[in-house]
Amino acid sequence: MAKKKEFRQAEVNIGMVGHVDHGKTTLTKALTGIWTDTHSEELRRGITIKIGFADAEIRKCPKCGRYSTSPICPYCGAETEFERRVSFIDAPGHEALMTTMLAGASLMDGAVLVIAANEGVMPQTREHLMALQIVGNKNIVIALNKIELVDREKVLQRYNEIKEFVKGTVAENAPIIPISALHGANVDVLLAAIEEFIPTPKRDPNKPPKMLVLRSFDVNKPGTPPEKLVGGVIGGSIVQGKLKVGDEIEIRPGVPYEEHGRIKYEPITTEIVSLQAGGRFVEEAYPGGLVGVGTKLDPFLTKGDLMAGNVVGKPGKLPPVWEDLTLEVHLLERVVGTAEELKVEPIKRKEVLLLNVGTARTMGLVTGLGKDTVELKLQIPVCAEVGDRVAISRQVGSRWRLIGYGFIRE
Ligand SMILES: Nc1nc2c(ncn2[C@@H]2O[C@H](COP(=O)(O)OP(=O)(O)OP(=O)(O)O)[C@@H](O)[C@H]2O)c(=O)[nH]1
Repeated sequence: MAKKKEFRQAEVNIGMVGHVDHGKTTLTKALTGIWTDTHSEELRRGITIKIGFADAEIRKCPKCGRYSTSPICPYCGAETEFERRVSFIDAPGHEALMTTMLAGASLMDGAVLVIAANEGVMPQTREHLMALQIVGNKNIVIALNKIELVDREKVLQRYNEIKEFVKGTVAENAPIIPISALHGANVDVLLAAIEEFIPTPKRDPNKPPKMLVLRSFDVNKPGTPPEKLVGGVIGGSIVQGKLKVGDEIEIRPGVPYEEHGRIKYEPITTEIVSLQAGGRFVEEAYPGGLVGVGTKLDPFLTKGDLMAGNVVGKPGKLPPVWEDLTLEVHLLERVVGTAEELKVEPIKRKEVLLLNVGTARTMGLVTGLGKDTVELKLQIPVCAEVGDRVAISRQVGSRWRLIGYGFIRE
């Protein structure tokens, strides 16, 4: 009789980041068998527009020692052994989708920086590496993709260019693995590097639960699966603690309402009716991968990603909600992501900046400036801890560009 497979939730989130078209989605498919860009618009345009999750088991062959995500070793045919279950987060590479990438980056425990060998280091390669640095991500593996398009000398040249590019950054010691995602070449070596350089973070199981919301939807909309997730559904990644069916949860900053012509936000509490992790219904969910939470909320509140950027946790145990922020600011020397790297001018009073805090994004009007600090009035309040990192972007030409980061001050 066939053994019933035990379900395991992914335990670590590994980002796929890098310049547009360098092969993030193709590599995710090569590793997991899953195409993450199944949204109709993306298929039409051929670019990733939303964050996609694809889970897989990393397995090792006891006979030949090579890694794969298959129960049977593709190299020698032996039965492979389970190492761990991981969730790949495919981030968009297009420069216009940088804030989406930043929301995804806040959920990544580590990342594969994909660089196509025919193009080399491009503006969004820089921007994504900077984004990883800004959100505090230090576990990086570099995949030098599309190597079959270039000759051996070019691969060596790219290797040296990348070594130069990562000098002094968080990726300084990242391994550089030449691969072809399209032909599945060397993906076993890439998996071995992921196992070595992107560990599962140590988590304190006694911490209260905290989930960052990336999307939300209305299950009553035709075609929105699955039927068992009832009511308003919110999706995101748990960053600490665990959630259980039946738990009472609080969602902050909550839902907008109007008072004396001003938009205010009200935290809401509800109950978890169903939970999905890794595409399965579960009773409990933990950090790692995309978690879907079916709640008793009116689906009107959750439709069309209305809840994205919120934080979910135990009532009374969530971080504070900020309408005004004081940030200890660190500006970059140069604007990254543009073709020519412009100098970052100091922040000015009354300018409007785009802020990413976890999966939340908001605009902040600069109301005060200190020596290394800036005070901002937020358009949408954010739920965050003192000390949390905030990515700061400024409008340069027609695009928002990363100009630095800050830490939330008391
Ligand atoms: N020759 C070759 N082409 C590849 C390889 N990997 C990906 N491609 C092609 O490169 C193009 C872009 O690949 P994607 O995987 O969509 O790139 P992406 O980085 O996910 O793009 P965005 O998510 O939109 O930023 C597609 O036409 C792929 O078939 C490779 O190893 N070799």
